[in-house]
Amino acid sequence: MKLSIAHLGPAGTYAEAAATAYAEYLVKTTPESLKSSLCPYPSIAQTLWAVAKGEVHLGVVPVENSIEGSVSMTLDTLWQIDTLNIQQALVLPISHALISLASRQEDIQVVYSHPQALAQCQEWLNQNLPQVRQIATNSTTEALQHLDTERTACAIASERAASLYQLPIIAHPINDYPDNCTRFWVVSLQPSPGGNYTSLAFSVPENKPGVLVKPLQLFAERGINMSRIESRPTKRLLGDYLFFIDLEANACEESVKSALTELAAYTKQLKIFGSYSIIDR
Ligand SMILES: O=C(O)C(=O)Cc1ccccc1
Repeated sequence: MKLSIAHLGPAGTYAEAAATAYAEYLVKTTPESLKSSLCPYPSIAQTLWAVAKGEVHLGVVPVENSIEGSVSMTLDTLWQIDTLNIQQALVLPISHALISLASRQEDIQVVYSHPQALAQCQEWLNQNLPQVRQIATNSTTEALQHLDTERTACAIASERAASLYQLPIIAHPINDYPDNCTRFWVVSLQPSPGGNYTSLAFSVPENKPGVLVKPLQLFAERGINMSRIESRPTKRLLGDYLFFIDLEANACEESVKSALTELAAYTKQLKIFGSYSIIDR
């Protein structure tokens, strides 16, 4: 049997690199050396919906960057879909290159990339291409196939992407912080396998002082460490938020189970995305 893995495309994205790393991990760690095929999708939302609709077995999506923080599209879509479970987390180093067919850097008028990549190179762009218009794309590789007809444009993507599209690298690395890395989640409709991290999200019953105190206290009083908390607007009312939390704990542990049971009483909607482990590369 071959597994299909959805990721943000077209070919050469960081999400594809993460999906490839996960595919290699499956070959190494499954008794039957499970093989996979990669399936690119035009956006992060479409990647996640493809998994939810059963078009593919698994999906790999970026969730958090060490410089720019959470990838809102991933969090918002996961909340919306409701049926996906996290199987694994992967952390990948991210090193950006400036790619262009322009003969001289002075000729460049626009730079295309995923908003996270543009943000991760903000200082470099301010210093080196201050007059250049920045245009956000769905992925770092979306604009690469058009660069041969747009000689005054450049794109920010990986060195691997440049070689895949046979395009020249003008500068590398251009990310403002050298230790730039991104965490990806592997999701599917299967139950989570368990592991030392648990991710969940909830909405609160009313917007009043202290609504977050009780939920957070449940974890604190059991000695459960929270490794991330992120708020996202519910999109219904201004000032109304969802809270996304990562715990350094396994939902199979009794203390975590009881915290999650009690948490349901203090939240309006509670979604547990699962317990999983991290592959660090
Ligand atoms: O566009 C890509 O290549 C992605 O996979 C999204 C992304 C963008 C920037 C850093 C990490 C992931």
